[in-house]
Amino acid sequence: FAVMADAESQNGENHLPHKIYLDYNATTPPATEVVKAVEEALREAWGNPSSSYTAGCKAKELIDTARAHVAKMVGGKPEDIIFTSGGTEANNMVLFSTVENFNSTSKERQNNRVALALPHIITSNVEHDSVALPLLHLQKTHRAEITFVPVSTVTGRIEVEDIISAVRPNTCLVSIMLANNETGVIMPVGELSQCLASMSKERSAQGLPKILLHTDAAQALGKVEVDVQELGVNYLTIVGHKFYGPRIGALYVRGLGQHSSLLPMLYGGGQERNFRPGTENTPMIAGLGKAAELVFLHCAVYEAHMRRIRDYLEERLEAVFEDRIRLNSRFPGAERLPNTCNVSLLKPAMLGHEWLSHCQYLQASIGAACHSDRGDRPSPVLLNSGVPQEAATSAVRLSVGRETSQDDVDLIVRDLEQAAQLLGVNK
Ligand SMILES: Cc1ncc(COP(=O)(O)O)c(C=O)c1O
Ligand SMILES: O=C(O)CC[SeH]
Repeated sequence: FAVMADAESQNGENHLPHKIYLDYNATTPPATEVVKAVEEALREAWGNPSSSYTAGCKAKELIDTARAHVAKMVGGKPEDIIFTSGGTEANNMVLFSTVENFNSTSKERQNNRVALALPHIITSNVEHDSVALPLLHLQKTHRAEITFVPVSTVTGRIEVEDIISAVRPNTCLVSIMLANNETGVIMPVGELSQCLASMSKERSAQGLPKILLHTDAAQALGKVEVDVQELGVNYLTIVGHKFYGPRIGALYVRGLGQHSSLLPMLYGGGQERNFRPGTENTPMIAGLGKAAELVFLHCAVYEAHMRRIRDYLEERLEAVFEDRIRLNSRFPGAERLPNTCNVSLLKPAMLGHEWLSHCQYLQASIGAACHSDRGDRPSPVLLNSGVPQEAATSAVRLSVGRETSQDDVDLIVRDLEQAAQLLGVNK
């Protein structure tokens, strides 16, 4: 336990154990450069970006620069980027806009004698709540038909053929996350967009609606390369606080307003070309732009480092716990994020939060932060992904970051071992 003693001494006088944060899928700290960009914008670009004098022009200039960086990060055009308050707003915007647009174009379809009552949206059964819950609401209020397609319980991945089998005449949107926040599994969004594109000509000839594609890229950005041209999506959700940026988001819309429709959820002063009005949050937008610039410049380095550290973590867990653990993120045939490790201690079996609560240094989670009030109930995302009930009940999610080190891993593996021993004795 020399590693742990050293950790305590590192804190000098107070001898309180320093903490090791391994919950980067929940949120990330703002990068130093991001903090600097936000501070500068607060000080020097406080003007209203719509004002024509210097203070306003400075703010507008920062916003335009940030928009260009965000666009570059995802391989899109600046004019296809809309800033939002975060990922939840961006996801809701796509879903509610789709339903409203379907209804506003229903007259055209009736002229073509194709009367389709309600819009149909297809998604998976492992989406983040900011996609799943709006869709459940639209279903419950009879404003849309929703199909929640189960992911494969072997690969943890959505299978393209299962999405295509769910298509109906009134299908107008498919929303599939790019990577899952709990398992780290990467979804075949690019393959899916190719299949949907191959259906569009025939559907158009029948007077049926185009099927647009949305992906929630919150967990993928900053960890793996994200390119909207390769993905072929119409909409892509961007969440700043997942890639060392501020708590603000953005929505990529291919051919905004022309190729891909977008109707506003808010009405007001005309900002963001009326798609998302409200005086712009210049400092946060400047911070988001800086975070996006860092991802564009360094994502490959971030990915390689996180993969090396996560693989070392899993190697150490297996070496120390041997057959007492189950690594839940290893799905055969599925690609996964480089930073995510989901692990269960099965011998002795114990609840994930119990294991964590007996750790001195480790700060992690048993699943999505927004589900932290679920108590002892296993994650539905893990269960839906095919993780056995006992493993899902005792699961801990460890997600490494850009600066997580091998020393951090050595310390937290020791920490997890001593927690398991403590619990094993107390059992
Ligand atoms: C996959 C995913 N989508 C959407 C969100 C929501 O983003 P925000 O917290 O900015 O609303 C999060 C994280 O919170 C997330 O992990
Ligand atoms: O913790 C996560 O998975 C994202 C926030 Se709900």
